[in-house]
Order: sequence, then C-alpha cells, then structure tokens
Amino acid sequence: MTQTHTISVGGAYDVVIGDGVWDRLVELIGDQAQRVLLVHPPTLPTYAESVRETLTAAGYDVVVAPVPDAERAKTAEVAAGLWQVLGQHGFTRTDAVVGLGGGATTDLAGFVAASWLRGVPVVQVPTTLLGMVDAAVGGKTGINTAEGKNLVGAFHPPVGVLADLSTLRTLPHADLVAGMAEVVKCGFIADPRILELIEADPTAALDVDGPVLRELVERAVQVKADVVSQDLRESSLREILNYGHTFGHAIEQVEQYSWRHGEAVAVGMVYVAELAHAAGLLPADDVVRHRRVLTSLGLPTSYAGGRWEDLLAAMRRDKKTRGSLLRFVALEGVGRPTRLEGPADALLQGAYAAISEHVS
Ligand SMILES: NC(=O)c1ccc[n+]([C@@H]2O[C@H](COP(=O)([O-])OP(=O)(O)OC[C@H]3O[C@@H](n4cnc5c(N)ncnc54)[C@H](O)[C@@H]3O)[C@@H](O)[C@H]2O)c1
Ligand SMILES: O=C(O)C(=O)C[C@@H](O)[C@H](O)[C@H](O)COP(=O)(O)O
Ligand SMILES: [Zn+2]
Repeated sequence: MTQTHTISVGGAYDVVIGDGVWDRLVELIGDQAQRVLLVHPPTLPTYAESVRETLTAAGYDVVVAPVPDAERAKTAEVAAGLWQVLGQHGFTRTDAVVGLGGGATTDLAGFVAASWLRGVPVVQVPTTLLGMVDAAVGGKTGINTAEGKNLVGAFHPPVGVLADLSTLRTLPHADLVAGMAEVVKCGFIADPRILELIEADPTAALDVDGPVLRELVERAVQVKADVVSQDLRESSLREILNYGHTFGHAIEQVEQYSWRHGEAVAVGMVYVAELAHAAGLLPADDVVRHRRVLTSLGLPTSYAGGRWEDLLAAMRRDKKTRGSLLRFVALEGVGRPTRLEGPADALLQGAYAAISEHVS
C-alpha cells in the first residue's frame, strides 16, 4: 500500500506527495481541456513517455515539448518557442500545460502557462527534491535574462502539484543534495525540527527510500504552503522564502549557472548568517550551526571565486532591493526571520571575507 500525504495550499490547490501519485494527473487536468502541452527536459524520456501515454489514453491531444536541460531552459528564446507551439496547436484557455522535471523546467512551464492567453492551467509534476519542496509549489514562475536570475516572471499558482517520491531514485546524488539546501532553509526560517532530523542522521536524510527524507519533504512543503497561502505576491512574509538567495543568486549569475541553485543558496545562507552575526542579530553558535548542518549533507559553505564588485552588482538586482537599498532576509535566531536593510559596505565585504577564508 503506497503512503501519500496531501498538503493544501490555502485551500486553493493540493500538493500530493508519495509514490505513484501521477494517477491524479487526469483528474487535475479535468474534462474541460482537450490539449495538453507536456514540457520536460531531455534527461527524462521514460517519465515523459509514461505521462504522455496516460494523458493520451485519457483522450487528450498531447503535444510533447522537450526543452533544454536545467537553467538553459529558462530563457526568453525557449519560452517563445513554446508560445509558437501553443499557437500552432490552437491551445485555448481551457487547455493545460504540464511541467515535468526539476525546478528549471517547472519555472519555465509555469511561466509559459502564466503568459499564454494571459493564463492557462498548469499542473506541476516535480521530479527533483528541490522541485518537490520548493519550485513547483507556490506559483512563482519565471525565466532569466542576461542581466540576472528570474528577472521576468509571474505569480501563477498551479492547479495541483504531484510529487512522486519514487522519481528521486534516478536523480543524480549531487542534485538530491542541492535540493536539501531549500529543505535546510525551511528549517532555519520556520521549522527547527527539520534541522534536528538532519543533525540526528544526515545519511538517513538523504535516503530516498527512507522515512526521514519523506518527513523532510512533507515538513518543507508545509512551511512553503503556510507562507504562500498568506502572501502569494511576496508583499512581505513571503520574502522569508528568499533566505540565502540574495548572495546565492549572485553566485549563480557570476558563475554563469555552472553552480546548482541549491549549492549557491547553501553558501548564500552562510553569507547572510555571517552578515547577521556581524550586525549583532544572530549569535555565533547559530552561524556555526549553518556550516555544520550544510556540511553534513555535502553542501558547500564557502566561496571565493567572484570579484566582489560583480557580486555586489548582482545583489543590487535582487527583487527585494528598494531603490538603492539592499535588503536581506536575516535571522535573529532559528525560526526568527527578520530583514536587514542597507547594511554598511564594511559589513557586506566582511561577510564575504568570512565565507572566502574558509575555502581550502
Ligand atoms: N519557483 C520557485 O519558487 C523556485 C524555488 C526554488 C528554485 N527554483 C528554481 O529551480 C531551479 C533549480 O531546480 P532543480 O534543482 O530541480 O534543478 P534542475 O531543474 O536543473 O534539475 C536538475 C537536474 O536533474 C535532472 N533531473 C530532474 N529530475 C530527474 C530525475 N528524477 N532523475 C534524473 N534526473 C533528473 C534535470 O534534467 C537536471 O539535469 C532553478 O532555476 C531555481 O531558480 C524556483
Ligand atoms: O517561493 C519563493 O518565494 C522563493 O523565494 C523560493 C526560492 O527558493 C526560489 O529560488 C525563488 O525562485 C526565488 O525567487 P526570486 O524572486 O528571488 O527570483
Ligand atoms: Zn531557491
């Protein structure tokens, strides 16, 4: 008997977590749709074929749209290619998009669904840990531009999210580990039990067939669901989900997306923990805890690759910036997020020095 767990996102839609949950796909797409655009990366032909067969058997006209892998999918050119496909196949407002894959694919699929005819339904089918706990949930969709990460996008909640945990068995270990960064983030901003579970047994946390990983997924999704159901459009509370992302996105950009998102966020959390400590907000023990938990999972905690001016310029393009005021989500303690606004240059550079000096 397969165990499934359903988390409601403010009563608007559900995230269904478990093995074999793709059975729910047809019910979510519903009988209004005639056509379905199935967006997937080239790494998942078997999963894509299985979804295509299910949808075809249910009577939909399925248009399969393979897109470039990972961050290379999140471009205006790839989105424009999909708009062309939708136009050529006559997709209407009752037709649907399915995003099957990691966060890069679901961000793209969600954005194309948000923009086509000003919004058609999207079902998100995440196949990475990061997609399941974060990217596919919450309705943030988007693509990158030459100037930065996720600079074009829309808030477009899915009609449902189907997270089949068995797909994690084929996920490369490094991508599993990267997804854990967003789980750890949820631990630091809202649910300390997540940190305790990882600290008790990091190996069990990374066992895709074990109960600990399942509980971590459920807890992280619950954190995200609680936040986005109160503040979909990130007017205030939702910013806490951006913990570690101001510096993390800067690394991704400066390193031309050769770093995984989760890896960059891991370093970004250590950066802002150092910053918060230097600003007198966060005790030193909590900074140490950031490094310990992330390291135990195999995540990076240091970085010395980029020129400071480039990192700072990238951070200034962060969406939390107001005017010329850099704003960070910071912690006053575990589970106690706050904002750190306009820290002095000396503090900003000092935190960079603190994460660079740990590079071996
Ligand atoms: N919208 C949001 O709220 C949100 C939240 C967090 C992250 N993101 C975005 O998500 C992206 C990162 O997502 P990601 O970490 O899932 O990376 P990803 O989408 O690049 O996927 C990682 C790799 O795993 C492969 N893959 C996916 N599922 C697989 C499986 N089951 N078996 C084998 N290979 C598989 C992919 O093809 C890719 O090569 C970034 O672009 C980030 O900005 C968005
Ligand atoms: O859902 C959110 O809100 C987040 O900030 C989650 C982040 O993990 C995610 O990487 C998000 O895409 C970042 O958004 P951005 O607006 O900073 O680009
Ligand atoms: Zn993220």
